[in-house]
Amino acid sequence: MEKIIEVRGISKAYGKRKMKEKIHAVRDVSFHVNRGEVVGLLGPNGAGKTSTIKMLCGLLESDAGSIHINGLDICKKRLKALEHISAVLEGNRNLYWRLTVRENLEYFAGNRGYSRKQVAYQADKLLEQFNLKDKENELVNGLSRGMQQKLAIAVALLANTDVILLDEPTLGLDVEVSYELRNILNRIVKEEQRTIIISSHDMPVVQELCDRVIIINKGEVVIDDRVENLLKLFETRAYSMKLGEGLSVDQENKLLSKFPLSTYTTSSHETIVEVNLEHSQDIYELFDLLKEEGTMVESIDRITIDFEQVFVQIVKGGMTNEMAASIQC
Ligand SMILES: Nc1ncnc2c1ncn2[C@@H]1O[C@H](COP(=O)(O)OP(=O)(O)OP(=O)(O)O)[C@@H](O)[C@H]1O
Repeated sequence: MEKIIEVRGISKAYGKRKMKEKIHAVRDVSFHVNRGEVVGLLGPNGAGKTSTIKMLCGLLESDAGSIHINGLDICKKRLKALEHISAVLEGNRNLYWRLTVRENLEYFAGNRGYSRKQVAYQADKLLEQFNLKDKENELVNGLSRGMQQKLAIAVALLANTDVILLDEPTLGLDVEVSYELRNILNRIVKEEQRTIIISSHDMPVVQELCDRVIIINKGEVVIDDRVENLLKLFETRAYSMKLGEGLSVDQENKLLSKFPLSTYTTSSHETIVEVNLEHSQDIYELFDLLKEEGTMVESIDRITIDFEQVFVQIVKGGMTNEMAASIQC
């Protein structure tokens, strides 16, 4: 597979005003993106995603390491390398706010050197794809945030670069527009084989669109794996058990300290324990813990897990690529 982006050991530290120590936002991060892949760049707040994205699109210089885009070193051949990447960053700075929707599309299509007929064709196609036809003559200035975001992504697609970088594409959008945008992107991903890097906290977007995710925590890559592998991995280790009776306080404490990713809920009619085990065989330890006081397990089911739960478990549970690989073996 052709590596269109190759990031090797990049780091970034920021100086803190009046303080000697630095904030190490990104530490020795390496990853690659293959042509045609849709990769999610995820992490909790302050993990180092924005810094990484800014380094990828040349807005920030790394302190160490290298970034190659389409084989071109972003430090040595900056302008040539950046021709291969277009980015939609927060604030949609890639749009002309005093032009209409159609004028923006036609302007950027014109910049690509298309003929007048092709410009009109491209604009029509994108207006249709992004459901913007009825807004074509409105100024960008007056559009809702959702409409502006759709147009910004349409303009980025128009540039036809090898890689498109979408930073939080659904941030601040209402549920309906976010859903619509997710569907539009999904269609484009399926039909056009684009290489896209998406940074997002919107887990349904990640689960639906991304082939692979790179999770960054405290400036370091903790997981780099296919979405389907991670879902499978966590699904085989997540169980819901219905117990015959409530646990004693002592047993409950033992359960929560031994299996920190579990939840225990009890009511007058049922007691449920949900666990996510580090290794599938840990289930025997759980049975022993319950057996100690003669607690009956009435039923046990595997939990269907979504990517949001996977993400929380990885970040909170401190899982790394090595741990994931050892479980998968
Ligand atoms: N210009 C800056 N000066 C000083 N510290 C910074 C600067 N930019 C980022 N940081 C710090 O670097 C760390 C990583 O920040 P970054 O914005 O890259 O993370 P992030 O994963 O994008 O977070 P979020 O999801 O909240 O946007 C944080 O501790 C942040 O406070």
